[in-house]
Amino acid sequence: PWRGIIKEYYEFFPVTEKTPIITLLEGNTPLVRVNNLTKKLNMDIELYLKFDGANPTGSFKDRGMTLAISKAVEEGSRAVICASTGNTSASASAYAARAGIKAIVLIPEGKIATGKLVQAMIHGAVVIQIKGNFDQALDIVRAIVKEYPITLVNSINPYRIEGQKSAAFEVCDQLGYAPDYHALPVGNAGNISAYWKGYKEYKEKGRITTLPKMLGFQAAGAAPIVLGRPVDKPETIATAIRIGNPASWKTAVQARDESGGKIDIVTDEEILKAYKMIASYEGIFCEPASAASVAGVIKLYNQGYFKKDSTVVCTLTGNGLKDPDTVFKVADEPHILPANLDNVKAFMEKI
Ligand SMILES: Cc1ncc(COP(=O)(O)O)c(/C=C/C(=O)C(=O)O)c1O
Repeated sequence: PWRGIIKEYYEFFPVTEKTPIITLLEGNTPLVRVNNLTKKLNMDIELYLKFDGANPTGSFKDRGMTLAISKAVEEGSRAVICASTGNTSASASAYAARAGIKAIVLIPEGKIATGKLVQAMIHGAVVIQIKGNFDQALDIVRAIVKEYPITLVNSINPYRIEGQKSAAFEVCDQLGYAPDYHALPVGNAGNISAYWKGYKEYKEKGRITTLPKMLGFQAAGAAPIVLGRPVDKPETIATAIRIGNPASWKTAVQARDESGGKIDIVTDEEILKAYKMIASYEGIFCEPASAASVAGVIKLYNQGYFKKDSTVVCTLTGNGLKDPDTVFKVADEPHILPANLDNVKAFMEKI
């Protein structure tokens, strides 16, 4: 049975027998072949979805958190802290609870999906809502860890990137080879950096013989890397990537350039369209930010970017259940009918 990513990819991680393994058996998430969406859109590529919303706390953050929290405990830490748009704080809260240490999370007031907020609350974290955005919260957390003996677990913490590499390993193990392209949303830019590191390490070890081109996608209203400058007031319905000054900017640009890939933008409209199609055509419910990967691939496909029959993997970074409110903005309302057979039959006739 699956033992969690540290045990499964032990040789790739900075751990020793002295490292306690704090795990919720994260990883081993589905890599699902897209059938209907590519047919409906006449896309002649082999498209796969890496559904990382199937992780224990519902996002890819668990991959980095298992290692960051394990290493924090090894170093004798009694408390961890992070700024978050929601998934990092949800994951840090769960893994800290698992480890029996304290979590303090700073999240942007009013701009966090409900599911993510309740996770931090129920796991017993100290939840602080900052009257500002993620970037301001991250600046505060960076200052705090300079003065207090608390471990920072944002993706500035190298162990987060190390753990997140595991997704690239899994994609290669599941496909049997590396894809031609790997697409994913870009917010604080840790994940695109981690995937590229993972693919390169897998190639170094001879597990794969080719490397994918990395394709990162930012929301049009929160696209500092694409614009080439920080965005002061980032805005997007995809609140997970509502970030104006990514902490891993440099390594994300390195991943783009070394791989010969791209970092591009997608509008909220393109994101929501993809968000609905992934759920209604393929049966996978991801959160809005995650759909930026598929929205970006559709955009590039329509620009003739992909060679015919290319293998393209899109990471769906978070579970749609995190952000139920957004569904009401995009899906048809349920029909309310009296509890009698004739009314329902009459209604069925009209479907
Ligand atoms: C669903 C989802 N999709 C994509 C991203 C972007 O990944 P990065 O580019 O590695 O930041 C995030 C990021 C969330 C946080 O940054 C946080 O939780 O603080 C996310 O939750």
